[in-house]
Amino acid sequence: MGFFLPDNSLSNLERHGGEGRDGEGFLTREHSLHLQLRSAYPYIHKYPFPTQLRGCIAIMSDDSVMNPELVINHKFPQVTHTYSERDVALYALGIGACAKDALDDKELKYVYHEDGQQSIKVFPTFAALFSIGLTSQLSQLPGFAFDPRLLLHGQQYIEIYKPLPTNCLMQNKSSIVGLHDKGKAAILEIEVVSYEKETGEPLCMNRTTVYLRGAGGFSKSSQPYSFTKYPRDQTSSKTPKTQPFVVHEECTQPAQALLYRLSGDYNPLHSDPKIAEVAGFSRPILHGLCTLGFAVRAIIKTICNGDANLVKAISGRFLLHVYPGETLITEMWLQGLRVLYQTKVKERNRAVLAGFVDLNQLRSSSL
Ligand SMILES: CCCCCCC[C@@H](O)CC(=O)SCCNC(=O)CCNC(=O)[C@H](O)C(C)(C)COP(=O)(O)OP(=O)(O)OC[C@H]1O[C@@H](n2cnc3c(N)ncnc32)[C@H](O)[C@@H]1OP(=O)(O)O
Repeated sequence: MGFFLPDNSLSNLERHGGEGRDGEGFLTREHSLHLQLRSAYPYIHKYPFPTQLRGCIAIMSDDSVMNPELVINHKFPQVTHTYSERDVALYALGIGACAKDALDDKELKYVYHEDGQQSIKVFPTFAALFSIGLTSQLSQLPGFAFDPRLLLHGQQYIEIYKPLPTNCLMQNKSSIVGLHDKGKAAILEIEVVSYEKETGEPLCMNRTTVYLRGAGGFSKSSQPYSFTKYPRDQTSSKTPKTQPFVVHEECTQPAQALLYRLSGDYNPLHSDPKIAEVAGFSRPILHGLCTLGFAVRAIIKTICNGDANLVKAISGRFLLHVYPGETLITEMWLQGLRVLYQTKVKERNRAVLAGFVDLNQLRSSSL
């Protein structure tokens, strides 16, 4: 299992000659992980070894190597989750709602209820937060070895079964639905189905894919381990080569990640310059789900005429990191009731996110 060592641990290891039970040194293993990462990810030019690892090193010892069967058979306990109107409004601000125009008539309803409206509306991407609580459980998953600093969000798939209420007490059922050995990385897929606690009615489902750099190589390279409950291409889409139907451009704020984290994802990768550097970035990066929120908000604003209830399912693959303060350009294509989209960072002209949003119906007023 990957874990954080206390400050004095490195000297303890040195006292033991850095030896693991199989005769291979702990430090040698860490060193080889370091070399592996450097060759797979050249941008991790500053991955520190070994002195800067004091206080936050992930060690793979014999009793903590990846055991895929243990991982996929793990049963998460059911948990309750509650949120209020305040969480909903804070989330909307975190994904940039009303940032350009505080009185935006398509967005104000997601942060404030105007006269005659009983409660504020909820963006469908808010549902993704219901899976974030599992992050802390990942490091306790039996048989699961990874360095939390090298974790990246790979993909997110969300299905909405009914409009999300403004306040809710819900029950979350979580399970592991995929584990893949990609050599230089491991990919883990987790599904969370959320039910309204009082009625038992299903509200939404999240499938979260995490990409764990340096955690692969746990199976024979001739036959890499791969387990999935669903066909892999179910959530994938190809970005068309044709001219987009709509293009939406919007700046993120330099403090975007600091604001977004208050919605519940406190991963220091998004706020701590030292952790960001260890992870291979020049500074803290934006949460993938914040970028997804910006992209889906652009679709709701332009194609759904501001009506979030039209959204049925959302899929996104994170292709590259985004730095807070960068400008996001979201290109959209309509294919029946499916909106294909791609988000690029203007300053670097690189695609950072791609996927689709499925709608219940189209609003002629916005087309
Ligand atoms: C439980 C709740 C947990 C929630 C945790 C969320 C915590 C958050 O705080 C964390 C974050 O928000 S991190 C920020 C958002 N994410 C990112 O910035 C990642 C951007 N993507 C990348 O850098 C690369 O695509 C990268 C590095 C991901 C992959 O690049 P490469 O290593 O170059 O991959 P490549 O060689 O092209 O492909 C190897 C195999 O992996 C598959 N793959 C690639 N990108 C993937 C992705 N994004 N998601 C899923 N799978 C992916 C490829 O298909 C390939 O597999 P195969 O060989 O079978 O085709």
